[in-house]
Amino acid sequence: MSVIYLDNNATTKVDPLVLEAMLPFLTEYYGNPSSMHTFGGQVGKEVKQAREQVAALLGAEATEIVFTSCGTEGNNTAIRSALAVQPNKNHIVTTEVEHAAILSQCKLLESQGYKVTYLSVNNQGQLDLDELEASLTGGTALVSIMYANNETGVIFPIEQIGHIVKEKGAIFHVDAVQAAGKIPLNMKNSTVDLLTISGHKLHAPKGLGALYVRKGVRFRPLLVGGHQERGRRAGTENVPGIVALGKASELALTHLPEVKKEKQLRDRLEKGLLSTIPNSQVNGHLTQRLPNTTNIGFKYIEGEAILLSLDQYGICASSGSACTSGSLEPSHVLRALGLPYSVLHGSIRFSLSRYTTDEEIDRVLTIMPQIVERLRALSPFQSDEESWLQEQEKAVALAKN
Ligand SMILES: Cc1ncc(COP(=O)(O)O)c(C=O)c1O
Ligand code: FES
Repeated sequence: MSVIYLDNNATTKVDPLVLEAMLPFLTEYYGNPSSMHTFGGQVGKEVKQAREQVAALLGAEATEIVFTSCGTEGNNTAIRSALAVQPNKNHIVTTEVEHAAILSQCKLLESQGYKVTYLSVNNQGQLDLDELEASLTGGTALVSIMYANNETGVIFPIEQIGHIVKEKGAIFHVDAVQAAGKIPLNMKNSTVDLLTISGHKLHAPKGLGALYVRKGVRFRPLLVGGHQERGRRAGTENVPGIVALGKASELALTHLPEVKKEKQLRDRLEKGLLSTIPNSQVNGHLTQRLPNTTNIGFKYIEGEAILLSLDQYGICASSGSACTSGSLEPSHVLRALGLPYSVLHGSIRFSLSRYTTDEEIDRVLTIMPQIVERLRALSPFQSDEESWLQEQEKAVALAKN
């Protein structure tokens, strides 16, 4: 059975050109880029080129790029660095809808005495900039806000936010893991100080990332040791990975104009599902959104049941809920939007890529209404919100005991 992969916000297929670019560095060119000899030096040149390719994607300078092992490392480094260079400040501002790579670090910092403000979002997943402004104090070391949300695709107005942050003199970090390659980014004349990207969301392999560090912004490395990355990230460089990230960034830039096609497919999928499936709704703002993502709530059924049914047809999507990990709590992002429980539990994210085809969308449009109809027929509640809720609450209470 062929797979229809609509889970590209989770991870992406490696572009064959990326694989081709990295392979020689896993075989014959195994030198250490820091070595004095020509054999190592030629590898160093490729690392330099990759740095320029990543910089081009971000509209940055090559010297502002630090290679990391993943988006999580970039995010952790940014937060820890901003605190380390401002030891007299102990406040962080972030949002309720960040990725765990930010939220878990913030929770840890709270347990170590730091103060964290988690900004709320409205029912379309948008921030209130007045709330942001009111949260900032002279003691705010860092504001860390994602460019675009991984679950809903909602995009935050980063430059507007940045102007507010800069007025208060805090460091501004942006998790752009989901934005890079999907919308244009330009760090030149930007208010962003630090920005994270991750390779595996960009058609490069997993376990690669980069942190943009604006020239002049004070920085403290997370990993200390050798002098690699000009002292900003110790550890012998993952040369094949860095070359892959460089190539993937170059390709992402050339494919950016084609994102329009992905958006058309996404819109067709969304409109088709909403028009054929009653009691369904899009979660998150309709236009301030990544072109490849749609998160749809199908009321009165379980997201996991939909995913399992889709899986039988080889269709990969995801739900934000953590049911599979033994918790019945639905996604923290959708909860932050204040959606009713009947929507929260039946929400599915479809995320497309440049490899998504018209035929694949047609197939999902044929299959999804059948799945939802079948599951709803099995559900004793169908459109009875009250009893459905009671049943859910019982299940949650049972799971907690
Ligand atoms: C918004 C966001 N930030 C950070 C990450 C973490 O990136 P990585 O998997 O490379 O550590 C992800 C990946 O799911 C993400 O979606
Ligand atoms: S989606 Fe599984 S309990 Fe709600």
